[in-house]
Amino acid sequence: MGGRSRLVNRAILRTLSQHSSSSSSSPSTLPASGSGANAVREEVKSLGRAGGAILGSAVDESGARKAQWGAGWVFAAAGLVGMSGGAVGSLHTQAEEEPKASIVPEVARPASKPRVVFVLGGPGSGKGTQCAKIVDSYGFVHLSAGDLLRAEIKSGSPDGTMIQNMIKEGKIVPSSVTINLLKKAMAESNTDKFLIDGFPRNEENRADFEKVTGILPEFILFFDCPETELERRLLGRNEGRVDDNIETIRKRFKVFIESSLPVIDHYEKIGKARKIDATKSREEVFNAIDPLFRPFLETDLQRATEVLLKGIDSGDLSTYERFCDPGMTAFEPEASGHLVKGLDFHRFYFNKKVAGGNEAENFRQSTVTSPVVTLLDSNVGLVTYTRLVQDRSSSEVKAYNETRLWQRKKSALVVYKKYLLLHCKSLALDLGMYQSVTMTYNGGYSGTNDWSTHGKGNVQMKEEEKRAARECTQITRRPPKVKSFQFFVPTQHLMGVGFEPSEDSLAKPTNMLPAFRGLRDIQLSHVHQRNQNKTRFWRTHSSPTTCTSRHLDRH
Ligand SMILES: Nc1ncnc2c1ncn2[C@@H]1O[C@H](COP(=O)(O)OP(=O)(O)OP(=O)(O)O)[C@@H](O)[C@H]1O
Ligand SMILES: O=c1ccn([C@@H]2O[C@H](COP(=O)(O)O)[C@@H](O)[C@H]2O)c(=O)[nH]1
Repeated sequence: MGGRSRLVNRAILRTLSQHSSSSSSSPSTLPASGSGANAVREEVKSLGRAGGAILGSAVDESGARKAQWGAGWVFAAAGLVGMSGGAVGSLHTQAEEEPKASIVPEVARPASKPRVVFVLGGPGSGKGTQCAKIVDSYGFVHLSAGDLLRAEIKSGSPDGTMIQNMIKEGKIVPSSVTINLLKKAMAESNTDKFLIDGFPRNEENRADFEKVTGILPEFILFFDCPETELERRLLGRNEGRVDDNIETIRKRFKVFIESSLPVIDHYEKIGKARKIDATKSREEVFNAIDPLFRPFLETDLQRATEVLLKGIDSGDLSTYERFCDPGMTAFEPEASGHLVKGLDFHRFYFNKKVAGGNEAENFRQSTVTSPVVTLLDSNVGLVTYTRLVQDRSSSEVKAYNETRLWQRKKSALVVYKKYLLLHCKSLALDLGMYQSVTMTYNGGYSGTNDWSTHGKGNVQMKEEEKRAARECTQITRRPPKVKSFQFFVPTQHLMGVGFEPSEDSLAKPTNMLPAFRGLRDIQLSHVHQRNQNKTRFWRTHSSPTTCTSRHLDRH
């Protein structure tokens, strides 16, 4: 890897370790117990590590929050509907450079087991180069075993001379030394997502790491590249490394073939190796890697949503404010379908403690069911789910369909939220219902499946439609040039983003699709809905300023 980015990486690690202890301000409001709010803050902290990509600041001893890293995914809270004023800009904009320290949650140790990806390949195959890109896009912490060893030499450690000699000879340093360095770096870091680059280099490394840490990698990346190309790259690297000379390079190749390839074979056998053609350009290599990391992001977004809900349940306004953009827009059931902008409306509920109520009376608990995460592009993710809310003060369980749109920014979290109260007490979601949605970026929509022509009147769902409904969201079509794609969304999820199939919404132009209205470049062109008993078709058109729906047919 380029020495410069490695230095940056080490600087980040140092910063993280300096700020790993945190303190929190007291919750501003208490609809629930104070202990609940404390529990949320603990989870926010743990998310900071568990989803370190998402939460990007630390709180120092004095309680002053510090903006901290330049790397990784951090999501911005921004009201997309209110975005026309330019608060957020296009979905495709890059993340902001500077975090807004005031709204970023603190970070601390994670509750969850680290998720590790080993990055392997011959010397010079581009491991470090790609790790820097993955860090940028997915918020992993990059730990290069070679860098850690070189830093150990510089630190004047008693092992320094031994390590120096091994590196000069292209030999593999004893496992105990490297594993200790890795463990220390992981413990000092503020995330649970690690790219471990250039390790394990032999079977002993692999077995000992598993034994000592109990960690198995999620998968390994194997950068496949012929020696001629590796040699060309290493001789042109110019980073002043003692081992970038032809003699040591050849020794390293030999060690790689004899000792490291068997490790890759091992992971291949257990289905964990992801082979990448490393001869391609840097961009092409990254494009091949990119999809492998998206699931991490989906997990992080789901976790972030869950922590946010805990914050809401326990009345932890400070957590809520850190996650939400001050200009956030929402459709709240309490606002009778009207759009509310900003946080004031929401703050009110944090103060709504039951008068004289005890802890039990103020306790609420949310359970997220059927979560679906859809990454609209590398900066925007949609989390849809049904939220079951239990309240000790009544026997009712309420069900809400919620959608939260998260945008990647370097300040904080949630962009947009919308939910619709479905039922009280008994929950009767019809999972057989589904909708086909075409989203079009930058206008330019052209043709898609039109359920009103081939599905009309037919109450039997095709097998593939049922599967699409079950799997919730499937992107089925994404032409390479027209930025338009179609996906199926079960009604329950689409309702969450503003589609309300009520009589009212049929009768007049409605605010049906406000979620998309604010997305400057997205128009929702068609919405069709059908279930097994009734078939309903609506054609819906939204533009940045208008939104109408027309009932086409109904059985
Ligand atoms: N896809 C690529 N095409 C051409 N050159 C590349 C590519 N990827 C990386 N390089 C260049 O090749 C050299 C080696 O890359 P890099 O340092 O990332 O490899 P590495 O696998 O981390 O090496 P090592 O194992 O020795 O640390 C660097 O000068 C880098 O800029
Ligand atoms: O796990 C490891 C990683 C590295 N080494 C030694 O360091 C050099 C350089 O490693 P790079 O990954 O190319 O930076 C390598 O040739 C080994 O001598 C190691 O022993 N164990």
